[in-house]
Amino acid sequence: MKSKYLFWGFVALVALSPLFLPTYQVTLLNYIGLNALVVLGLVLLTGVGGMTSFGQAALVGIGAYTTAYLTVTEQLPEFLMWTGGNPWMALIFGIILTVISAFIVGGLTLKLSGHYLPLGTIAWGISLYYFFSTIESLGGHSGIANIPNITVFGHALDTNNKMFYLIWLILFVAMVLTKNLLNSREGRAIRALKGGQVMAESMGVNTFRSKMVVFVISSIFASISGWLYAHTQSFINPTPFGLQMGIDYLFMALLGGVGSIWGAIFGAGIFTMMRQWLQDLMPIIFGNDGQYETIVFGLLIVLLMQKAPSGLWPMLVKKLPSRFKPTDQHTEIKEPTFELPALELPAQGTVILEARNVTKKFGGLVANNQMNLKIHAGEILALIGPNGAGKSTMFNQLSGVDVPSSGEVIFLGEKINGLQSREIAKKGLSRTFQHVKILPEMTVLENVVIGAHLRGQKGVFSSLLHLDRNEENNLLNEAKSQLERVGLGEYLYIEAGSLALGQQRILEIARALCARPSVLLLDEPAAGLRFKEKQALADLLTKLKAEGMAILLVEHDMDFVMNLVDHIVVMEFGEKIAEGLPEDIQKDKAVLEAYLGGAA
Ligand SMILES: Nc1ncnc2c1ncn2[C@@H]1O[C@H](COP(=O)(O)OP(=O)(O)OP(=O)(O)O)[C@@H](O)[C@H]1O
Repeated sequence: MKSKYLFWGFVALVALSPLFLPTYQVTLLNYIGLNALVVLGLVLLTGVGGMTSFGQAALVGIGAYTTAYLTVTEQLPEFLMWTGGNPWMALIFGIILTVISAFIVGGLTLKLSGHYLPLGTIAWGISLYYFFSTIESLGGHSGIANIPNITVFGHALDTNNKMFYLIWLILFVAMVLTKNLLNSREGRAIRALKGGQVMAESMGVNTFRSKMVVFVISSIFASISGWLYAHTQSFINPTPFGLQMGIDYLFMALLGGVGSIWGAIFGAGIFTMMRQWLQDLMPIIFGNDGQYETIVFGLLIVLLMQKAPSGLWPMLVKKLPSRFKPTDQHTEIKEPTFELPALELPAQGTVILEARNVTKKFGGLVANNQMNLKIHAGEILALIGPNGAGKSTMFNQLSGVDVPSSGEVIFLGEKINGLQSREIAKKGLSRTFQHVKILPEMTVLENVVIGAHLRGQKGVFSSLLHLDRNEENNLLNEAKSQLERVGLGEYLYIEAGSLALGQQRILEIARALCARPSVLLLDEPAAGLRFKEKQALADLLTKLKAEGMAILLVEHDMDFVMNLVDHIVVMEFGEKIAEGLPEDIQKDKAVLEAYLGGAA
């Protein structure tokens, strides 16, 4: 079944439910919708972006308190008069305030990694909670009452049934926007965050910006949920915006399946209903002494998470009869409509990349010592040497993944050491990695199109509103043709993680080629390939060289190297010990001794 039919079927079911459900269940659905909106933000932030946040409840609080303050306070300060006590104006102001807060909080916390990021979110979650409780004009612990109804075209949404439609309408719009974002250039950059930042940055993604985008969007969702909550309840106090609720939102996301949009709705639904049922049921069984519902609830959550560690939604989808499963998970690729921008390749023979006396020290260990090498357009240069010689370190210095301790890296006459790897990628350098860096749960095509990131321009707004169709189609076309070129054309829609390791290396080459680079850095491209695959790879590299690309490769397979490359640099203990044509290197005494152990 087409996913849009599933979506519209669900919309219709939700739209009709107030007609046959009692009011208290509609109220429950309102809370599910409010929670789902926050959890949808967590799907983006945690499930897709890989950033765990315990602080979302505080952002809900910003939306709720802003509207409560602006719509209840009789004498607003001069600079807020324009809001006129109108809930819609308060929504706009709440979003502005949320975006500003997200930039400040995000700027301080998103650079943290590991355990420090969740700890950071706990810190600001607690700070904002105490802020709400201590500010007098926000009502302190007693909160703010008499929050007016929202009016739509002069019609007051003064019942739970009326608020229901606004809550779910906003949730559905947020779902569509989220889906659009995830299937876009910006969305892939966000999804790439989870696979580590080195790869994404090397493909030209500004990972801090991507983190900020996802943080701001998830904050806006939370803030709008707060706005809706305040007008649904007509009363607020700090309790629902504390750390406990921040943890609950995370539970909802994990319970439903933090990686999917539907998981957010499902998790919020199950969590909210389960808690309500237990609150009704437990006192009947155990009486009113003790909070047994909390204990049973905790146990149930732990149990469910053990049974379905990736969430209940993915488990449910697996069990669904096939006619209910979405059949159109992949965007159809149409004929390209325009040529994507590409850098022009420098003339054959031009020195594109040069290392001048590059030294890299790790504490007392000198991994690269006074290294010099040059790579010309239309040339394949191999960097060889025994294990631990410093080849990968050299790669990292050349591509901006690391910064040399001294010396210079020159790209087309310009010094580039110290530049971020995404800046170097912009100049026309693309690379693969010794330990493959792919996103195993994304399709082969989605992985490869990340390589074309810099050749697209459409930003967040175009992505959210799906105004990027043309460019997106052209980017996918580019990825598809590069995959066909490297011989992976039949695997476009399978999960990249299910490819053999050798094929994953080839996928990385296709990804690097999507950037249309002038220099290609390949770290052990032939490792894990069978004889025929190696031959195909050698043919491809020879063709790229003939087109004028400069290729630098690190490789241990000497047959592959000697029959393919134009020039070889040999390293041992971080130093260059020889340089020359393959036939000369094969006879070089120092090389035979050091690299081939003198046996050849
Ligand atoms: N980040 C790091 N911190 C400390 N030492 C490092 C780091 N990266 C590399 N080294 C050390 O630098 C030396 C060179 O390592 P490098 O990985 O560059 O060698 P290589 O020639 O690529 O080896 P291989 O062929 O086995 O991949 C090694 O002794 C390695 O342990």
